[in-house]
Amino acid sequence: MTSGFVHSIKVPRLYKSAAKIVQEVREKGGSLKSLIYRQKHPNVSAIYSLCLNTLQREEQLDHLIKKTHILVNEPRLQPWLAKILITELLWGKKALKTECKPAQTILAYEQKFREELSNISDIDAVQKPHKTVKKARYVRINTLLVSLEKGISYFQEEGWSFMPKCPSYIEHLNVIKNLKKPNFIQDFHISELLIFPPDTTFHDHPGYQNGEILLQDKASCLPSHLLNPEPGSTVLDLCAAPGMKSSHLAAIMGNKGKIYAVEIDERRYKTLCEQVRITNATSVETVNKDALILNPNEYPNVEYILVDPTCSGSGMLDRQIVHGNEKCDPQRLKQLQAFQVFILRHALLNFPNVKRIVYSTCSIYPEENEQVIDEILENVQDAYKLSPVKDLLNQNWLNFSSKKYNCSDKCLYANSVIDLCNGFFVAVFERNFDVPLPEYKRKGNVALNNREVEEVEEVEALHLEKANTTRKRKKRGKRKSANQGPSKDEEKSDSISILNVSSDSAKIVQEINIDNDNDSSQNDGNESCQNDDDEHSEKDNEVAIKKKKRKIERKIMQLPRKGLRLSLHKEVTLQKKKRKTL
Ligand SMILES: C[S@@+](CC[C@H](N)C(=O)[O-])C[C@H]1O[C@@H](n2cnc3c(N)ncnc32)[C@H](O)[C@@H]1O
Repeated sequence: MTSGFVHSIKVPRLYKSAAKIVQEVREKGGSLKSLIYRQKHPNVSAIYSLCLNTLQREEQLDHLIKKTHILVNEPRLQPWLAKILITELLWGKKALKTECKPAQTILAYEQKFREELSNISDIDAVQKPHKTVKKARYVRINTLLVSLEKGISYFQEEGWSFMPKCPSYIEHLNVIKNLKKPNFIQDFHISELLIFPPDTTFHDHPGYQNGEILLQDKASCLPSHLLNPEPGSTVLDLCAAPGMKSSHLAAIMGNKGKIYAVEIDERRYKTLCEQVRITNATSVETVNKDALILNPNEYPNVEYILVDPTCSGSGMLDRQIVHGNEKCDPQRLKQLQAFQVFILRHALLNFPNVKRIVYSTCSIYPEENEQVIDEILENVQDAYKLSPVKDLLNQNWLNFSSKKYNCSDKCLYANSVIDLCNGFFVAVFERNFDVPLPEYKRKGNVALNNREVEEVEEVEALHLEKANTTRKRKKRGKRKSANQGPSKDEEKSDSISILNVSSDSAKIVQEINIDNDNDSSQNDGNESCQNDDDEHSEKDNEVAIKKKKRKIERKIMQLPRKGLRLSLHKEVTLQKKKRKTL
């Protein structure tokens, strides 16, 4: 007999799907949002809040289950379904309107659950402080479809009460902390943003359905607010889907001017197009391309750029609830950082008329924030300066980047506990037109800066030297034994490529390793006759080459996608060929 109940009344799909999803999140580490979308459940918002609530309450649920012995007494009750049903009963709809057996079992324990709950109500507040953060509900009025005044009055007509604006940011935060239904308030910094008490849902609101209101967290509104493009200007949004910031930019500019919204991913590109359509962001032109291969000549008038690249998402409160304080895999963090540096540098150095660039992430890791900015500051020299965000926000902000980095405290951090929104990072670069842009060579579809090109050239030169020495040695070897052909290793040494990569990314690592092995195995018996100078310079070269190779290989392996690694390889090969023809 299979496990689980045999009963005639089916468990409602919502509960069954939710149980499956939370189980997968916990046991396989799946992403909550992707799992929900994969289930294709008709009521996404209901299933999302039920799953999130369950994951958030897990400690309490485990405690209740243990104390009441429900799973011991009811061995057929599926544990994840039990958690979902208890959540719904105690913190969700506070009722289980189904006759199915698992729900009836949970209902039979309701009294016991409530008794236990009264003893442990503060358990997660004590043990996991991040769980106590109650995110306010942020609603951005889409001023492309409805004026702010009308938007506010619509909510008032629905029974909401509009609170007066606070004189300081700290007072504003105190009001949000204690915000209760039916009150709502305008955001302190972003006028088109309204704030409602936590747990307010607007997913079924007609204004949300028709694009008049957007459920956009404050943190995600800050980048466009700080980029603040003038109406009539040209803007590039390099990582655009799902299009929240593109549509916000269009609203800030009153649909006057042009916003190129670039998105590489085809599926996300479709969402972007839909977002642009529903929000009436007519000034947005969507581009389904890799932002790294955009030809700047095709966008000569760009004055503002938003770089909001893929990141770890470590600042997102929902993610923190699901994954706790679990740190992102260091290897992935490295790859993300390499990509973030790459795309930001591309934006800063390739568009000659750009005045302001905003870089943002929903990450709270310095690896994706301060460290990226510091590396970029080195590259751009004085052609750009960081605008202190504190000044841009009239001293009304509390959290900034760390002073231990070169960017110092000029960038903004949104801290979920203090600012009551998602964790976020924003840096604002202003162009200094008195200083020319550092020369930046674009090759193929990969952009190398001068320093990188020089490094590649140096390594190439060292290799040529090495190959020549080997050739000399081979000749000497040939003279010594005229009938003896070159060894396989010697043949290979002539054609050693510092980046002997093939079309398979796994092979990249493998071949680099093979090359390293070959390098170190070259001092075979044939070389014993070489003079000391040769031996010395050979060894020096060898060490220098290996050092350089490792540095460049590391750089290449940090590139997030195989395509980039391959194009960099192509670039190096091209340079080699050129040198040979010369
Ligand atoms: C953090 S999301 C952007 C969110 C978006 N700015 C918004 O507010 O709705 C990053 C996006 O960048 C896209 N992306 C990543 N690499 C890209 C590239 N090379 N070119 C263009 N888009 C890219 C990802 O597919 C993803 O949709």
